[in-house]
Amino acid sequence: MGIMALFSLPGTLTALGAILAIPVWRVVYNLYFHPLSHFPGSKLAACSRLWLAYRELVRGESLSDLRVELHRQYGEIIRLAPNELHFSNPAAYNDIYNHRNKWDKDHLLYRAFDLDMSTVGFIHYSDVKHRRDVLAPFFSRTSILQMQDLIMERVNVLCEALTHQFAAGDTKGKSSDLVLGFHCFSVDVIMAFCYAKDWNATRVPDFQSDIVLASQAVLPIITLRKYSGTLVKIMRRIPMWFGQNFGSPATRALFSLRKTFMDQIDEILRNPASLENTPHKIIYHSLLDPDANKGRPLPSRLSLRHEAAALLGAGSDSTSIASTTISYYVLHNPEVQRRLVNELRVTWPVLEEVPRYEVFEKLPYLTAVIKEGLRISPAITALPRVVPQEGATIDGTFIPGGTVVAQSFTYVHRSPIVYPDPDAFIPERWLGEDAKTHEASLSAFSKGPRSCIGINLAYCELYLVIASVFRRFDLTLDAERSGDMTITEHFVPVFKGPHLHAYCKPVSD
Ligand code: HEM
Repeated sequence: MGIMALFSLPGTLTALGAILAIPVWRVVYNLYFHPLSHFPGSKLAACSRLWLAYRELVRGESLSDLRVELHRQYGEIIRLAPNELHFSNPAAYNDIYNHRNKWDKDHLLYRAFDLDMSTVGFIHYSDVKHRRDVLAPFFSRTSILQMQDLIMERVNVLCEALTHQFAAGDTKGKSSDLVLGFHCFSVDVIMAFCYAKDWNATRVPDFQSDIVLASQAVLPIITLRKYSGTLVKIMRRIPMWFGQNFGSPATRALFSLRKTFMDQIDEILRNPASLENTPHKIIYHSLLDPDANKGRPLPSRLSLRHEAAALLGAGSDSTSIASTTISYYVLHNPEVQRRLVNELRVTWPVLEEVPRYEVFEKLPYLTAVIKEGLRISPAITALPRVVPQEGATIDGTFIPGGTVVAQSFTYVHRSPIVYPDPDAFIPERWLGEDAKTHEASLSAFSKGPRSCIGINLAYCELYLVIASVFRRFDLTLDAERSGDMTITEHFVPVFKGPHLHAYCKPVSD
């Protein structure tokens, strides 16, 4: 007897109708009855998030390019998904990201990291406020100034590696992959600064560090997980032994990193006195300090693991992208490079006598180069926030409560109204009369209560590494091995073409 004989035709049709009715009603509701139904945008985008998933995952489009295309087609406020709006007028930025708005992060994006109990992953301001307060002294300017030698040691290792790589070539020298070099450097800094671990990614030949390659390889999976909470849950259940033994090289690297974090956390939880043996304060001194936690329960083992992974992720990709971008534009603008090197040589005349960070940060041209680099850097994705129940006015338009809203800082940084000639790399704009206004609009670290907690560390790294690389080496672009700065977006920007390569010839004086 065939299986169909078990079912009557009317019964089957009724069942099918019932199954289809819910999604069909959902689409009709989204198109005609949803509070956002009058906002412009693609009708398919309004129907379901599946359309966005199709564009990103199947067609492989970068969300940042797609947003630009949709704004061109539909105007300054677009409906990007049934419940999500995106804004292109730079005036909208301060309406969304400011200190008054304690708005939730959108869980559909942030769940993709599976780090729900970390500073990056907490959805509600009330949860993150406490964690940020606990970590604030650790990332304060005072703490960074005290720890700058530790960062400088990692700069020195990077410079040694660049020297060796150059020496490995023929008369012209061998060029170095600066994308990987800066990424290895920033991983080494976070591992040392936050966990007192000598990770030595920078010492791996040609910067082929497994953890750096893995963290770049894993980014498309974040994009995939944005669209499937189930996938996040399934991946969470992969046992450590399985990932470490049977995964791809990238998976294995990420699982061993997780094990490194877990082993350290377990050791500290088992024996809190072991914290007295670290060479300097690490994040667990703050996270497990009852006074800093002001009587609230201390973070759980899982929360500590989430925080460890979140800080490494947040603190390494971003800084290396900024360092790469700055170097790219300096190498493509010989006059900028000349002015920068001249300023560095005057302040740092004897190579062995390296100035302190406090000296570098006062250098006007170096500062202008770094600020201009942060301005022109490709952005982390448009950071989605949820409008509170009472609704809000953004860019002069009332937005109903519960709507997910976002704007990429690129729309501020590349606006000709805010920064004239925005696509050109012009450090001089930070030295003129408009410097203060430019400063107020600089949003690379985001604004408001969820802005970057690592800003002091980031600036210290950028000043030390850019000053050192451009002072200690005569840098020239390896045009044959380098691409341009086009990116695809996987939460953070990922450079699409060949990596930036430069010949780093050591200078003798
Ligand atoms: C040039 C370097 C950096 C840039 C451009 C940058 C940028 C940003 C941006 C735009 C955000 C907001 C993200 C969001 O809303 O989801 C953010 C958040 C964050 N950043 Fe950074 N960052 C940099 C370096 C660092 C460093 C070195 C650390 C230290 C570990 C760090 C730790 C964090 C953390 C923990 C958050 C989450 C804050 C929260 O959600 O409350 N960042 N960063």
